[in-house]
Amino acid sequence: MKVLKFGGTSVGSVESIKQVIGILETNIAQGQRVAVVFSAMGGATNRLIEIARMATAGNQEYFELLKAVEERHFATIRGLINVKQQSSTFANVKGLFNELEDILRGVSLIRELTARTLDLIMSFGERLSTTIIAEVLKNKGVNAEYCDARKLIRTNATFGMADVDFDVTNRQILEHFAKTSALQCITGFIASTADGITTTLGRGGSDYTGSIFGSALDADVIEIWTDVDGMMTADPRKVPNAFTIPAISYAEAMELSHFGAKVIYPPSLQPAFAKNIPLKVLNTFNTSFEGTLVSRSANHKEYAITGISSIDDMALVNIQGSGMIGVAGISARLFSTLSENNISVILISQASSEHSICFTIDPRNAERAREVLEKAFEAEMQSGDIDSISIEKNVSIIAIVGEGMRKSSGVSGKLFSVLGKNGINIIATAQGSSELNISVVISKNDLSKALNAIHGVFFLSETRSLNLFIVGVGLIGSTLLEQIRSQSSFLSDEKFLKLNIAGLSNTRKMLLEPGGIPYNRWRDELDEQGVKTSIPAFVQRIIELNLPNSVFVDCTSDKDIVKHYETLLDASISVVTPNKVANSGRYSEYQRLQRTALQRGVKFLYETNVGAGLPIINTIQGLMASGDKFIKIEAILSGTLSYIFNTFGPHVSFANVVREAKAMGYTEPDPRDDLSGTDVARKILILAREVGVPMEPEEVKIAQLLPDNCLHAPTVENFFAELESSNDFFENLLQEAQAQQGVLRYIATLENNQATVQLRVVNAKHPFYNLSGSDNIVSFTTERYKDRPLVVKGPGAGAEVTASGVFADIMSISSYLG
Ligand SMILES: NC(=O)c1ccc[n+]([C@@H]2O[C@H](COP(=O)([O-])OP(=O)(O)OC[C@H]3O[C@@H](n4cnc5c(N)ncnc54)[C@H](O)[C@@H]3O)[C@@H](O)[C@H]2O)c1
Ligand SMILES: N[C@@H](CCO)C(=O)O
Ligand code: NA
Repeated sequence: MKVLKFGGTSVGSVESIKQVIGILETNIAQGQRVAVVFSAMGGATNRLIEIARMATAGNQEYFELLKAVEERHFATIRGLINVKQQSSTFANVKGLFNELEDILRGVSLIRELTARTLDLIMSFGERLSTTIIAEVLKNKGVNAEYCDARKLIRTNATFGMADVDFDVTNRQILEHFAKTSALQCITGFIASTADGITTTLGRGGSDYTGSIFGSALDADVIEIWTDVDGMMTADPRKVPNAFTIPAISYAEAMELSHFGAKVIYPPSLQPAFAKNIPLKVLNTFNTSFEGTLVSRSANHKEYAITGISSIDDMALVNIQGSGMIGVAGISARLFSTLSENNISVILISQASSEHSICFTIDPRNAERAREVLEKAFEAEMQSGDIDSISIEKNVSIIAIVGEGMRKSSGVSGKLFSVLGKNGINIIATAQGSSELNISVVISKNDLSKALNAIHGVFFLSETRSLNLFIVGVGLIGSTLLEQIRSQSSFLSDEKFLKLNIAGLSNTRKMLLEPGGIPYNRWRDELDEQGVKTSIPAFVQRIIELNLPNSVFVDCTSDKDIVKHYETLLDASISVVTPNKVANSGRYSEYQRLQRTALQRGVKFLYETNVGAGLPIINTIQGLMASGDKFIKIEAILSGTLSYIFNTFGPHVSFANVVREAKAMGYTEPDPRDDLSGTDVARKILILAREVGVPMEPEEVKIAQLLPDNCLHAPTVENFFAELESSNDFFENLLQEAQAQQGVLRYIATLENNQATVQLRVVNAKHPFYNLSGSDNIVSFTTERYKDRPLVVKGPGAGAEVTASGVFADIMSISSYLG
């Protein structure tokens, strides 16, 4: 025996009822004995309640609405039963509507709607849908029978949510089924008292009906047919990556359902659970899908948790005071006061200091809760033992649920850490000793971000997203986008990571697209859909979007953009940048950014500030963290100047070599920054700060390489003209070097807290002699690397190596986020 239950959407239209009939016919064809429970047509119960309320209020328009409900049912009959055989069904259904009309007329006359009458009115929903479907089945030659559950399910007289008397009910069901072999079409949701008064089983009660029949009949399985693909790991409307849970235990299903996963009505699991009858949640509109199996064992071993659920709107009440410490009975009084006032408490948390107790309730009860508590604790509040009762609205609860938590450590650590890394403040938390559920209370504003971030870390085989906001799509920015594009399938296949381009901006236009700007048409998309660039507005929007795992990537050399880093970091958004401006301004600014990132638990990464993709900053940070001390840094830090001195010779003009360096993508957006030594000075300054010297920019001593006329050229064009006219000057430098059998090297040094940058001639014995192309070289002398320095050498400028350094920083944020 199998008991099937079809929900409101499944019986909500002619088309969906055809699906239902198909499912039933398949079962019958397989020789399966089945009983089937139906809900009212989707939306009908709410409509009936509305009509009843209107009638009670004397609003005669209820009649129109009633006629519309009637017409909907008639249309269903016309759509499903052929004309010749419709009349008896019409007669039955019309009879039910006449009865309902009489009741409503009575209600509108006496202007009173009792819970008992409302139950009777609501019962028509299931009686109507079930009558029609039973007739449709008979019409198709199925030996089917309408079964009014009011004759079989016995309850007490708690209208609206009656308690089932299982002894009587089970007996009546068994007796009934012994008498008949016809397919029983059972009305869900409704029952009756010993006196035959109609009752209902509470919202979602049709599931309960299914479970009651299934357990009475010792069914092999109870199938709950609904309009979604089973129970999902999270609400798919909030978490697009949610997926169906193939198997779940009764206890887990219960926990998830309590917390808003509306797929199964929690009490309905109880009878099935008691008899260990498996329950299957299936989709009427996707019959081939496996759905979710609810049984005693959750053989869903892949993940540490089974699902995540949430309640969007909660109010958090906090009651605190020093007089509460060690005083027995405060919480007893607190919760009995709430219970006497019918205020249901969802989550409770008390710190072991006993200084405060907080709990969450429905926000609609918040003010009433305050009133009754202030009254109950009036004396304590007057004496100062309790200081205050505060209520915080706009909070949400998220619960992670799973039997797997019992066996694995680190689940709560993972939960708290992902929330922390996304800058989500946990206001309160609770874990039951069953270890089946860990709940956190957070601000409602963070709900979607939190759900997605939590889902991402716990369900690892699913693709996680890093949301990138990239400003500046010049050489480095566009190369980065290309590298991301060409690596995207590897990242999603092997690392389950999607780098989502959630925002882009150039100097003209900006575009925010939380769903992701396509990699291969970002240029067109930015051009066509972008709006006029405003960096403050861009930053503001990023913060408002509040997406999980957000990273701001600045690929400009702009001075104004860096002013927003602190705001971004403060909003728990990581920053990655090759732009050196932020780190080479005032020391206090550099320090503030470092501190903010640390406080907010996000990353501020700028490996490409020095030596492009070469691991220079990371090397220093590693040595510093492990306690090494820096004695001296000597370095060639300009890819541009390195290229120039490696290429300049008797047969090429100096200006042309600079032009080549620019064309190769080595120079700064303004090449004067390279030639004037500014770029190198910024880099040695940054290195000084990284090794712990609080240096200011003006303290770096720069020995000028350029003659004055070049140095003071007002425009880039003008600059090249001056370089042309100064060719002899550079020729002379070269000849002097050659006379000493050396080469020209622009060397930065940091020693004894002093930074200098100067042009030097080095001979073949010097480690900096053999360089080619845009090579940088950095030699670190430290306490541990004293006799022979640690040397990092390689191309230190250019689009590919710089973009890949930025990319590596982005990837390290992704691993940090887990
Ligand atoms: N080229 C290299 O080898 C290299 C190496 C390391 C670091 N960097 C750094 O990378 C950054 C970018 O260098 P690049 O070579 O790509 O320069 P680029 O001139 O090609 O690109 C910079 C882009 O930023 C845009 N931009 C400037 N201000 C902007 C604003 N306010 N809003 C939006 N867009 C803006 C510009 O229009 C330009 O397209 C610089 O800070 C540079 O110092 C470059
Ligand atoms: N313009 C810089 C780019 C790398 O920071 C250089 O030439 O070294
Ligand atoms: Na680097």
